[in-house]
Amino acid sequence: MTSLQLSAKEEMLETFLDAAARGDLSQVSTLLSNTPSLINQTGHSGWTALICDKFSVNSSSQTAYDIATFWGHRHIAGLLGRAADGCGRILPGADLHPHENYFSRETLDRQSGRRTDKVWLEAKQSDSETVYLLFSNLSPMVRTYLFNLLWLLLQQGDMKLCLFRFEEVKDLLQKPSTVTIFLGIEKTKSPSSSSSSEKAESLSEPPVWFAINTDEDAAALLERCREKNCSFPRSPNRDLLKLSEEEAGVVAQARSVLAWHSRYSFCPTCGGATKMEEGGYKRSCLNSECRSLQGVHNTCYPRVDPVVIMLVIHPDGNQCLLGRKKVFPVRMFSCLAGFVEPGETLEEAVRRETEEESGVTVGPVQYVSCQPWPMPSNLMIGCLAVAVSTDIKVDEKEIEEARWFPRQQVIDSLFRGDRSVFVIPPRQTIAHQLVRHWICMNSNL
Ligand SMILES: NC(=O)C1=CN([C@@H]2O[C@H](COP(=O)(O)OP(=O)(O)OC[C@H]3O[C@@H](n4cnc5c(N)ncnc54)[C@H](OP(=O)(O)O)[C@@H]3O)[C@@H](O)[C@H]2O)C=CC1
Ligand SMILES: [Mg+2]
Ligand SMILES: [Mg+2]
Ligand SMILES: [Mg+2]
Ligand SMILES: [Zn+2]
Repeated sequence: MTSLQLSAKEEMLETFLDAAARGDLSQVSTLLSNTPSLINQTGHSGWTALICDKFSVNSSSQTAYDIATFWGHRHIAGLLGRAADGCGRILPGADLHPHENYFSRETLDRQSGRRTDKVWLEAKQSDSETVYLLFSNLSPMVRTYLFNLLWLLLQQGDMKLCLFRFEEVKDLLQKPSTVTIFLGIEKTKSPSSSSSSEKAESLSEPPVWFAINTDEDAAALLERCREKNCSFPRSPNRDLLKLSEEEAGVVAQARSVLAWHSRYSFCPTCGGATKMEEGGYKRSCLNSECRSLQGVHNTCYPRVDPVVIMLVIHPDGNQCLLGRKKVFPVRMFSCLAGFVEPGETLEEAVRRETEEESGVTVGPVQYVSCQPWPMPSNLMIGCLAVAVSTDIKVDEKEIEEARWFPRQQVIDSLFRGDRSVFVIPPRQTIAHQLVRHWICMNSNL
């Protein structure tokens, strides 16, 4: 193919993209009927004219559905969301492209059925392919790509987990104080995307992952690593947000389970000694008379603490309620949040916590998405809620200030960063994603 032919083709594609962008239906139809392949071709900007493949993504990893939702084209989002495979018929109105929050990606297949297979677990622990994550004081060993001086400026993806093999940690595994948990096995790639050598490799089982928490001296542990610039981050709330999405998902699982073991060494029912079982997913009391061994023994399993987090919208639809705690960085405001109490629905928890913290009364509540938050084992349940009263009276024990913010100020804080009236939490938090969800819901920009 000559360069002349290539540029003629490119020119036709750009003409086609331009016609689509201008909404020139007649030119789009003419060009398409002559050259149907134009429909999924990408121009210089990385965009196609019409995304006909529902799962194609642009350079920002957005599908056509995401883009339609962002720009408020509800009818188009509705059409794209209607699944050809019939899911839309079974769950009408269901969001078939749920938003994925940070800490939510399932990189490993948890293989819960394998947790009771002691022989398999033991064999995998000493397998040379097995991967170990090393935690000290519930913090994973990580490597950073930049010098320590820039630590605070690190962005998501600038930090990577240090991975170990059995030979490098086998002495730690022998120590009684070390807690070792089974995380799962690496998910296999889909057969269509693998090369023939990859297919041959996939015949053997993919690597199994474990995590260990040890009380060994942290400095001595760091010396075990062949890599440079390794450390155990000190502030999980801030530093664990610098991992990739894949690694954050693994850390969410590992850290919550390890935190549970470090806090539940003894039986909560009788105070007796317990033993770890099922690859770290159960602790059973060694006292055979203990009540915790009868009926539903929910003291034996790792905790998940539900927390509602809500973006409360003003009755005028154009302002939202955000609050700040004393410990927040300067000018930062976030969604209100609170632990769900026993015997309470999510909706009631949203109403109670909003009322307690801000004095605002809430009516309708709608679930949006959730986020595992491994500090130590919360499940953040993100909701939108509509206020029915607007006077603010903060609970000064928990909240320093709460305010109604107009939509435009919220948009500025999302897109203009430091130049805005206030700062919202980083995009790895569900608080940020709820705010963004509200702005995108009916932007009609
Ligand atoms: N990912 C995100 O975007 C966000 C995450 N969060 C997380 O959500 C969590 C809860 O939010 P927060 O506003 O503090 O909650 P609450 O409004 O319920 O208040 C926190 C208080 O509740 C008490 N408490 C602690 N643990 C529990 C528990 N397991 N069950 C019931 N009450 C408890 C403590 O009181 P006392 O100290 O008196 O015992 C604590 O000070 C925090 O851990 C925070 O990190 C919060 C906002 C955003
Ligand atoms: Mg709260
Ligand atoms: Mg509260
Ligand atoms: Mg509370
Ligand atoms: Zn007991």
